[in-house]
Amino acid sequence: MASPKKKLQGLVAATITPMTEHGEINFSVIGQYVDYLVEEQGVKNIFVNGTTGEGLSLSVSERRQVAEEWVAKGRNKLDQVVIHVGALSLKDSQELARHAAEIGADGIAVIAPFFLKPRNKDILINFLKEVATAAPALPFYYYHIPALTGVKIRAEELLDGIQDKIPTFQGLKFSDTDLLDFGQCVDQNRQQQFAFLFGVDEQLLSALVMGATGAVGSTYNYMGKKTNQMLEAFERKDFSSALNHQFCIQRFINFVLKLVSEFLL
Ligand SMILES: CC(=O)N[C@H](C=O)[C@@H](O)[C@H](O)[C@H](O)CO
Ligand SMILES: CC(=O)C(=O)O
Repeated sequence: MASPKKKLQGLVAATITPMTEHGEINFSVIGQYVDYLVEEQGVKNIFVNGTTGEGLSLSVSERRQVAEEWVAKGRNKLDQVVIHVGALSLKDSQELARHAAEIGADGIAVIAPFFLKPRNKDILINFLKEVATAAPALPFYYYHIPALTGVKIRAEELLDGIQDKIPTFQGLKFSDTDLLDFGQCVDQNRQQQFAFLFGVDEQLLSALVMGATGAVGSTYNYMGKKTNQMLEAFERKDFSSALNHQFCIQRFINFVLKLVSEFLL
């Protein structure tokens, strides 16, 4: 695995947690899953136990085992393995952060506590800091996903002076459509080497324009190759090809979202 000091960039697949039909974690397919991402999708970074991986629906023990398996199977194949360690219990979160460090993960990410919610920036920062301190050698990412946590504190506000409180802060995973907030995060932190990772796959091209340095998402599990083509087109300033790739990705995600909404209604 790459040195944890290396900046996290490009695509990061938010891994699905494989389950057996009996609701147990199916560890046996994780090795193949890594090979598939690297060889078929050209994706060499993963984000484990997040929204897609249903980390918040797993027990702490399951989360530890899942993290261990991804790190073990990703060794010498993946560039970076980031473990989401957010939890309602600070102690659980700290335990998972310590564990991520012990097993040799490359970073940790944390969402805002979402039941009894932090009322303001300082309360949220203090929580994040307590978790980050449990893994003082690991890069720390804040996972901003207000639609699911209900915590609407703007990322721009949170980032203001964050390294004074959390020295290991390395970046933001931004899963929201507010490009004013995202753009201001980038604009106001130009001096820092933060990773600005966008998390709304259907709108990634707009976020690239705003300065995103990478992306974390569920669709990079199976549309990593396609999205990489969009990133390459953007990189060579071929915006019309980049837009065609984004539209193609949008048509697929739109189709899926409509399917899902039929199930939910
Ligand atoms: C809420 C959620 O799961 N968001 C994912 C990550 O942030 C995205 O990758 C979406 O799955 C994707 O953008 C499709 O809407
Ligand atoms: C998309 C993402 O980052 C997650 O599933 O947590």
